[in-house]
Amino acid sequence: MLATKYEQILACAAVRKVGFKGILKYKNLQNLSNEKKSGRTTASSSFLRRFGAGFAYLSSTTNTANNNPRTERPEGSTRKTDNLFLYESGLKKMSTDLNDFTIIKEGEAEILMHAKNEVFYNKTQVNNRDISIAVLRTFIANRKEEHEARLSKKTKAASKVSEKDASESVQEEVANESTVCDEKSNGDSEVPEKVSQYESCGLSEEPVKGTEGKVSGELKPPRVLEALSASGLRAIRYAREVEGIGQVVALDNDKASVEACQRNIKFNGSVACSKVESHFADARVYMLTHPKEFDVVDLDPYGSPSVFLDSAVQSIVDGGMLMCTATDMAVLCGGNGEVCYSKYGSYPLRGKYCHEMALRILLASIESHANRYKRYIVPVLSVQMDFYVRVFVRVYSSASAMKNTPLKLSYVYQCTGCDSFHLQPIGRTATKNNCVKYLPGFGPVVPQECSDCGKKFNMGGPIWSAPIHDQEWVTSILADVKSMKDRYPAYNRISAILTTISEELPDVPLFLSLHNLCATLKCTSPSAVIFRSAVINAGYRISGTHVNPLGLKSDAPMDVIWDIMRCWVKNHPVKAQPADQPGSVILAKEPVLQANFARAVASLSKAQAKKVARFLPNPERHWGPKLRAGRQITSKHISLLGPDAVNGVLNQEEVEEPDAKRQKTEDPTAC
Ligand SMILES: C[S@@+](CC[C@H](N)C(=O)[O-])C[C@H]1O[C@@H](n2cnc3c(N)ncnc32)[C@H](O)[C@@H]1O
Ligand SMILES: [Zn+2]
Repeated sequence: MLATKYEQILACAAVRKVGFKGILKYKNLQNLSNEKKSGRTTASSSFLRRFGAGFAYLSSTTNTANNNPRTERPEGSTRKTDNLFLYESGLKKMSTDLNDFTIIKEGEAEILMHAKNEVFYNKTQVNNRDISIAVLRTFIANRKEEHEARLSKKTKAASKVSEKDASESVQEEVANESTVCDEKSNGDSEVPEKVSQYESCGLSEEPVKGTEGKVSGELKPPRVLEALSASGLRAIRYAREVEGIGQVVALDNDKASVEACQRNIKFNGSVACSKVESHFADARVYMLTHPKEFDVVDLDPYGSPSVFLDSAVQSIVDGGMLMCTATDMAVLCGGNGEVCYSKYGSYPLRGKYCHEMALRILLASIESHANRYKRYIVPVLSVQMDFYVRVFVRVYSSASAMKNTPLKLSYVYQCTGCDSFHLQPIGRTATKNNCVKYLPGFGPVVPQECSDCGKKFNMGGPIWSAPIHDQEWVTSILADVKSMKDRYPAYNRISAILTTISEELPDVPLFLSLHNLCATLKCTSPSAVIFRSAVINAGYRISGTHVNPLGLKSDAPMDVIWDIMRCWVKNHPVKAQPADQPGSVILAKEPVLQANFARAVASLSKAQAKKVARFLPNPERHWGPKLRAGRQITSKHISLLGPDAVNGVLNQEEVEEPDAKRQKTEDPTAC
């Protein structure tokens, strides 16, 4: 009777929730149940094998008082039910009814998800996890190369020392490091940044002096901190999928999440068990109390990461990497400028480029936190996708290189009438007698009224105006992704994004929207190819941007852009508009430049020419933010998510309980 009932539950759950693979797993559980009934609770059962001996298994054979298989067994209760109970020593009661679990597979990891969504999981973040794995792989490879280069440099230096008088050499080195006007120590931009990064890099390694003055050092596998881990899916994927990775520490300040994470670690077998450890902790406290201990720190919070940045930048080793997500796009994109200022120290603007500005605000904020500890960042990849931004930056210590920070930040003047925007750098340098001086930027870079349309400017920022990607990194990440397609569940999406990023102009912050330019002039739009050709023929560079299929990055100044548009309108006249309209003011001026719209060879990017996918639609409906674990969907979410999305969720039998806060701040339509 019980067996039949249990089988019914298993069959029902398996078909409804987990598909064929899941059925196999449930079958294992069923075997365990049968074993138990027959008195065989041996560790040979696959379930126990997976969960290990830390779990005690409690099951019942009869229960008249409570035979509802979905009823949770109250903690400490000894009443027997038809349910399967799992306990783990040292933890509170863990899962209860197996029927409440779904097995979710992503990459190499499989996690048990409770139907009540006690723990956060959003499958749309597969892109985020995949791209992070790709960056981690490149990080490990580059870190090894850097280590080897450093070793060989040290070896060369050591042999030099043995040739020269040692004391003389030491004096030279000291002099080099302390000369105020020395270009290198002042971080002059002429000096390749990589050199200074490389020299200050102290990746977790143990330099050991060999017996003959040779320097050798063992590079330890990188330690990763997943500071906000929820189910542990990401940490487990890192451990199982990234070759050469060391220990992964997964933290959460939510008990249910830590329990789920520990259960999932065991569920994922020996590699996960040996590499991933899960702790119940406030990530901020943990990071503060583990200074410079992690090669990689991953922040993936609900909404804003701002409260974690200060401690995160302190817990990374020199040359280590911070990976950081922000999903509060409405804040970062100008929906609540003052909130953005309070969280990130920057004012956002509501231009078409707002998603790129969001990336640059986040980078500026991380830099400012790093600077407090004589540290600075070097972005290797910055991505806006789906409903969030994610940045990957390396963190270095150097009081002298830190002086360059004002050169990497700018305010943005955005015209309120037309689409003109101008960057105002915060700092500049002046060189005299080989001596670099750091000075405040010249300003203002714009007059009170826009020289194109006569309207006033809004001022936003400061934003990170230096490159947001390292194109060498992007190339190797993309190559690596392409070389192991099958290992990335979101291969199509992430390879498309990386391809587009690889073609972005690296030194041009923000972008124009051709549609907006035409909307200002109320004219028909030239095709992107024609417009790009005119810019190229005028002697400037132009590229797309990964954040917007219609966005165009160019180093052409705004007056050149408007001259091109004036020439376009001469051949494609517009209806007369009131004279005070920004478009009318712009068109009232004669162009200085005669635009040439003949098709330029480089008017299509390489990927466009080869018809390589650069932007892909979402794979399914409701591909967006997910609500905080443990919250019920109510009618108020309809206004936040839209009726379709809510119905989509409510129609699913396993209700994914949402987080209103996450929704509120993540409205991707905010700009
Ligand atoms: C968006 S979820 C993380 C998702 C996860 N990284 C993934 O890829 O599936 C954010 C998690 O951060 C946890 N959290 C929030 N504040 C925290 C804090 N101060 N310390 C540790 N964990 C925290 C929450 O409990 C939640 O589980
Ligand atoms: Zn203007």
